[in-house]
Amino acid sequence: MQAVMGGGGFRINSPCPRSTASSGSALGGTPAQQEGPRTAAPRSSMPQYKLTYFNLRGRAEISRYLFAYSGKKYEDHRIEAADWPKIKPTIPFGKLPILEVDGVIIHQSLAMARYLAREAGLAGQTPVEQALADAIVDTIDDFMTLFPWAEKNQDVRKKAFDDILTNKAPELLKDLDTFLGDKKWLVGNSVSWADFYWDVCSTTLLSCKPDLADKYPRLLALRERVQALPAIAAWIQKRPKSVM
Ligand SMILES: N[C@@H](CCC(=O)N[C@@H](CS)C(=O)NCC(=O)O)C(=O)O
Repeated sequence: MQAVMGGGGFRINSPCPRSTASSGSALGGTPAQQEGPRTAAPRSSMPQYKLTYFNLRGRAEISRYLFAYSGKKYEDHRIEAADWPKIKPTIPFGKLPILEVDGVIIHQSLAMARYLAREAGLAGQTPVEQALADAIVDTIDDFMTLFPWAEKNQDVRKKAFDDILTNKAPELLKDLDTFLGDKKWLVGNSVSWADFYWDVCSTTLLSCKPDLADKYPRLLALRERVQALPAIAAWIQKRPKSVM
């Protein structure tokens, strides 16, 4: 696999990105049966999508939620950690996830997800809602970035995780709960990618500290609403099991 720069950005110079032959599985999303996509591209113009990440939920899961919700087919390409050193030099900017759209490579998980959210009508219904959804996603992401995910020393890692979950998480949760208030969704009157991001990230946080959000039933209920969307429920049911 080799990346080359073209007029439309980086492309992976590899066997056809439309091919599904890879170590990953070709997973098509399930069309949402409820609160379905608000903008649907005609089938004939549907781009070919390939999402590459490790075999984790991690930073790719928000995009997988958006694919599931929109019902768009994509290749969910999961690489083995052992293969990463040889793949890394072929990836523009050397990090995963990346999303290929008809061979054009988009890097940065939130840029990818924002693009998919726009396509699915989940980026916010007005420019102000879009800014608010972005702001919530960035706020949650700022918090997730505090954790030393790559720390190899388990004692150091555990100490840092405990400290963040005990001392820093309450402030975030309080602020998110205030922002949500008694609304059904975080932004506007309909589900957005901000709700998805809360669900994705809080799933990881709760696996580290199950009682983390016990004081915030409204935030927990929001998770339940996201997970009850039929396409998301179906994805959660069928996705590969992983710790993070
Ligand atoms: N801000 C970037 C962070 C990308 C990132 O740090 N990816 C990690 C995995 S979550 C990675 O590729 N690590 C391997 C490496 O840096 O060699 C994003 O959101 O995509």
